[in-house]
Amino acid sequence: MSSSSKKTSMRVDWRAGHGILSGTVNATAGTLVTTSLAYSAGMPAGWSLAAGAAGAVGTLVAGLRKRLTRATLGFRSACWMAAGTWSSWALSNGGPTTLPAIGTLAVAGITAGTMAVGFAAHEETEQARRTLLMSIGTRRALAAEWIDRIARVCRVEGATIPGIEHWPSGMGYTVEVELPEGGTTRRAIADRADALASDLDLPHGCGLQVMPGVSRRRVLIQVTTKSYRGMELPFPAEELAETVTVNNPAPVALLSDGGRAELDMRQASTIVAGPTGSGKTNWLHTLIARLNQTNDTLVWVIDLNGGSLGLPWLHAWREAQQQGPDAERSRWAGQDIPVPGVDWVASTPAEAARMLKAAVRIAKQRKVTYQQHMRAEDDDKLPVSPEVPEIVIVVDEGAEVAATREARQVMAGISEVIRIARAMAIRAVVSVLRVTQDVLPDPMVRKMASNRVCTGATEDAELGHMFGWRALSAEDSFDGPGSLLIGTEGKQPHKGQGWRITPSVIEAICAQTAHRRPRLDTPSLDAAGADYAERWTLERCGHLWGAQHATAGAPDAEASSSRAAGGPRQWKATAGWDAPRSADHVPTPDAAELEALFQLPAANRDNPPAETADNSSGRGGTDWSDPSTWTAGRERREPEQPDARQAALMLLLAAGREGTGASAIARELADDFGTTRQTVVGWLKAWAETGEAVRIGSGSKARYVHRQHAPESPTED
Ligand SMILES: Nc1ncnc2c1ncn2[C@@H]1O[C@H](COP(=O)(O)OP(=O)(O)OP(=O)(O)O)[C@@H](O)[C@H]1O
Repeated sequence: MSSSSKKTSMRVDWRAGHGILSGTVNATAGTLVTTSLAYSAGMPAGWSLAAGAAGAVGTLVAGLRKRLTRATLGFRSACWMAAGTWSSWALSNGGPTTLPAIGTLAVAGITAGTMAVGFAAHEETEQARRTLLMSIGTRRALAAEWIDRIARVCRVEGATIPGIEHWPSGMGYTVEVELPEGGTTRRAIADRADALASDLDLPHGCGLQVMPGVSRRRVLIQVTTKSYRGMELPFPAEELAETVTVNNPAPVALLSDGGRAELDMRQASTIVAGPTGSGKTNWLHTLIARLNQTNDTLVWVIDLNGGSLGLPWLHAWREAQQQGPDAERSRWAGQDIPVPGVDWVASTPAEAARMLKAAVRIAKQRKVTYQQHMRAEDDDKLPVSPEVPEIVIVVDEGAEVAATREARQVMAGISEVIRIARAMAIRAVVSVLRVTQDVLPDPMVRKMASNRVCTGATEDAELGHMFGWRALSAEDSFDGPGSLLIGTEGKQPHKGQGWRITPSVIEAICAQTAHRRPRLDTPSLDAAGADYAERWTLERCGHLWGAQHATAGAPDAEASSSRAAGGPRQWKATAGWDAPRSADHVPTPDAAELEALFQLPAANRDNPPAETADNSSGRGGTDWSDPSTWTAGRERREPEQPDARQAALMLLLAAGREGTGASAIARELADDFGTTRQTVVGWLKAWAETGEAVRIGSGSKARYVHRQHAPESPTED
């Protein structure tokens, strides 16, 4: 134990109160010791009587200040007087240590201790009664004030206040109003909400909301008297230790009354709106964190602003895969983080188009495959589980791309996904700068995206557009970044505050929840095909880390020159959006190339090594198109195996027109050469690139045929 901790443990708190027993023993012992000292010093007996009287007066004064009851005051003063009297008697009758003196003191002490129990109980009851009366009195006064205010401001006479409840958070209170008979409606109060707030003279950032009560004539007025302005509520990452399901609503903000706002991510899509800097992106991160807490949700991100929403969710996973001295510096080096926190990131229009088309294919496939399952479950929506996970596509519009053609294309694509995939466990979360008629105009989509979050608005009309009939003004709703309105379409929204999440917390969450991320179910995998399976290849995602393969579409001269000059990416100028190159023509990068990028020192990342013939030999032995094979413990590289490679080629030839796959070849070679599947995948890809072999089919159905047996024009769907 350190010396400082020793000091701490020996510290005595002299202000500590006494219980009844210790108090009685202390008082009795104190009287005995003081009297003994006075006796040995030859003090006169009158001194003790005076000391007792002084003690009684002191107790009386202190007790009165504490507003103790008369009974307690009387008892405590009597104890002091009794002690003084005994002491004085003992001093004049042979001292305090004679048998009669000690006997009398013991009897007096026991009597006082016994009586103290009764007095303490009486005091407690009396104090509770006083508090209750006081709060009833305060509430009664507050209720009277409100009846008067409603009559003056809303011109509603005869309203009554059945209840007032102060919020445990201390941020305000709720008044329950019963409207008088005669046809007065809630609107009579709700329409005057601004006027009521002004009458109350609430501080800026505070306001009041009028909510429906238990019946037509009951109204709840929620008054916020303190605001969260300037407060930063750290995201409660420790809660993510518990695994949850997307079938239950996710907590997404803290309400002023101390409760939590929840959104049902299973049943509805979500729109989040707010101007730049209002905290949208932060809120989206907290939502992704909550989705990572589940074991039955995959998050796909579309962010045309350089993928900045998705990137923080990839760092921990990527750094856990890296090797070499540069990687060693990462706190995630060598950790077992098998998958990233988001399952697919699209940061270019072409990639977004691929993702959205894959989502539509998955929805159609699921509709066919799981029909029986839905019948068996008697459910008109696909039941979600870790085996058949929900896909949540999060789209961050971002100020930079809001008005571009690409952004509109993405919005149109997302509308289609929302419409087609609604019952097939694919949901969207769309972030927009402001809600106007032209955002998601499709009424069906508006209905499906019924979860609404607003982090800021410049006009009251925007709130009306978001939440329908409104009772809150934009001015009263937001007080700084993180404050938000949350609710569902057409319902009164709640005022709340989002948690603040930081990049380091996001990375820690990725590491904590990576092992509970589900895999896409096989029918969905098949439907998504190579577009999904090859989403982490260099060509497709390398640019997220600064590689020059910036788009999967062909960038035009303007975009290229701007990148070459170090300027921002001009996605607006990206060619090929209308006709994104099909996956068939996207050459799959070899493992060594991607590995080289991941191992590149930060300074060199913008200039990855040029592809060489040697690079394309696939000697890295890792199938980078299949992230499930990216594990932290795969540092050991297999040496070149010319014999094994030759044997694999023979097996490919022997497979004839039927062809074969990496797993089958690896099984054959395992005993003689110890060759792994990943190594064979590398060889097959290299042969496919040189034309030695032809790849047929995609996803789990992909197989390779030697060129001698290849059909005239292979179909690579
Ligand atoms: N819940 C919060 N609590 C406290 N501060 C917050 C919160 N959310 C956001 N902020 C602050 O506001 C800043 C802007 O937040 P954020 O980037 O999420 O806004 P945005 O609306 O997404 O802006 P943009 O459209 O530019 O991306 C953050 O850097 C942070 O300082």
